Amino acid sequence: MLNIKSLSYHYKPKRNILWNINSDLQPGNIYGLLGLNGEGKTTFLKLIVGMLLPKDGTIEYNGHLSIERCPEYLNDVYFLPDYSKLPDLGIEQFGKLYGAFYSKYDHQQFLDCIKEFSIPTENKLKALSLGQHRKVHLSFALACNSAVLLMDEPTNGLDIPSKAIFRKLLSKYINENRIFLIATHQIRDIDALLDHLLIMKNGSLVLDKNIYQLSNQFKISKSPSDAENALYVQDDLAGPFYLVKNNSGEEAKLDIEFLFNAFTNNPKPIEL
Ligand SMILES: Nc1ncnc2c1ncn2[C@@H]1O[C@H](COP(=O)(O)OP(=O)(O)OP(=O)(O)O)[C@@H](O)[C@H]1O
Repeated sequence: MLNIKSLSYHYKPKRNILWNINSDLQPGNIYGLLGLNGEGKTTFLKLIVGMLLPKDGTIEYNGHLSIERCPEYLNDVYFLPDYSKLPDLGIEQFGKLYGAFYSKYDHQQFLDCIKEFSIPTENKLKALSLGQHRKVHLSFALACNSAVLLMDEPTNGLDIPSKAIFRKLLSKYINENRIFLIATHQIRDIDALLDHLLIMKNGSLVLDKNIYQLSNQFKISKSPSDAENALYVQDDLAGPFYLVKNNSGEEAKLDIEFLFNAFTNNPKPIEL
């Protein structure tokens, strides 16, 4: 379990970016991390991987704290940033050289991912387009087999078919020992795969909940009879949509973009 306790961070004193964040991320789950621009998602991921150190609170995985920056922790947590700038090497050479830093790196898995993305492995990295570069980086990130894989806008630069391949690879390589945490604005690229939703607002988590629980708790309705009890109303071209309590006892189909709007736009906090 990745355990985050009372985590706070600021770049400049008196301007908190993250404030008293608490969360326990469980293996076997794909987490979606959502928030408006500048809410602190990248900062949060950098804190988890240990590139930034908490001003307050702790981040712990498997008995090790992020601030220790010990080999065991760094081997278990891989961070894919929102841009990919890989060294000027051949693809195979890159995998072998950098994979050596990760004890669970699987070179064949790296090559399999590259093949899925239809990139010839004999290529040099500098000869690749932006999107192809990203695919190599994604393949490497997955093949490191770190217990915690943090991805910042992983689908940046991917074309539409490649996004489907990325989804296929995520579902292939998630397992009961791994946590995938994905910060994205492109929620439609991954929404079907998410097990758990984290939504950030004003430096805090306003939602930290399993999707299954959410779909038992809430539903989205178009029925005017639900207007009165709506927790949130969103007007769009097809008319108003209401977020209401789900009392049906059945799982509702939720739209994550709608939920995001409900938890970030609503003047009143939505009770969970
Ligand atoms: N190195 C830095 N020095 C000072 N302030 C920073 C630094 N990096 C980020 N910030 C500020 O911290 C806040 C959070 O930034 P961060 O990049 O974590 O947000 P984000 O949620 O990832 O944003 P986006 O969705 O736009 O990528 C922003 O107000 C940003 O201006």
